[in-house]
Amino acid sequence: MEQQKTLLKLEKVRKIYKMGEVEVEALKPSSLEVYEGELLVILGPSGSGKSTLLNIMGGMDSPTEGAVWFGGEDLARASERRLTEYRRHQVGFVFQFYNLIPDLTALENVAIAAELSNTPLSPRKLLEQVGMNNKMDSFPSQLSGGEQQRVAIARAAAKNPKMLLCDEPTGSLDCETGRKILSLLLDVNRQYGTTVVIVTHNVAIRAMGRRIIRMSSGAIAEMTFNERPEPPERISW
Ligand SMILES: Nc1ncnc2c1ncn2[C@@H]1O[C@H](COP(=O)(O)OP(=O)(O)OP(=O)(O)O)[C@@H](O)[C@H]1O
Repeated sequence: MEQQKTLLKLEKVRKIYKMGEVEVEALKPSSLEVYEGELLVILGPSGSGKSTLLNIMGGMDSPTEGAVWFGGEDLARASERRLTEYRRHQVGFVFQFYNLIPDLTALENVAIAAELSNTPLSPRKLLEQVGMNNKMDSFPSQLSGGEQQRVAIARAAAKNPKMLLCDEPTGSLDCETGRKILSLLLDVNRQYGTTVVIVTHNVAIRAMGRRIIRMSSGAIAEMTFNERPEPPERISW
């Protein structure tokens, strides 16, 4: 196997949420390396800690214990301001419910993200790539769920981030539309060398990952390698 460069290294990362007197250990001490340009699938049932792990990777949340190395920097000890900068420049987010700005057109939604970046990709070109050339001037309410998710992927990719973090990106979509979305994520991964992390409870999606992590009760229960990942078009659920 070729030598892979580490993009992000999580060391014994643990997360405890406190709700009054009650403590919830959302993530037990977990260690994980994420490599440059890989496509990683994180699988697990509801409540297993997937989103907690993803949020820590994306600098949206800080761990209670442990270190998150990005280059020579420990994000677990970074200031809020530095984390904002990290999210802005290094990470693109794709969520289950798209989170587009309702008052902006598809093109404007993508352009606003591109403006935050020092090395943006062309919003128009990206929207063409995701098959939205005819709907650039539509508002989110005029688009189907699958179309909104296409725009959301173009928006996340527009910053030209090192990493795309996708939380249940096909969660609200039917199988056929979901496959197309997965296919677009794979395109971004291949074309721009962007690391893509897909969090899902949908076990069918494991077939497209080269590396699959299974989470259970707040811990990484298993890591598997897939020598021959399936193209998303062949996945069904
Ligand atoms: N902000 C929070 N405050 C308190 N508890 C939380 C918080 N966020 C998550 N938890 C708890 O931590 C555990 C892990 O949640 P997490 O959202 O990471 O799981 P998940 O695998 O992503 O689940 P789902 O697929 O349902 O989103 C759950 O028991 C959850 O209730």
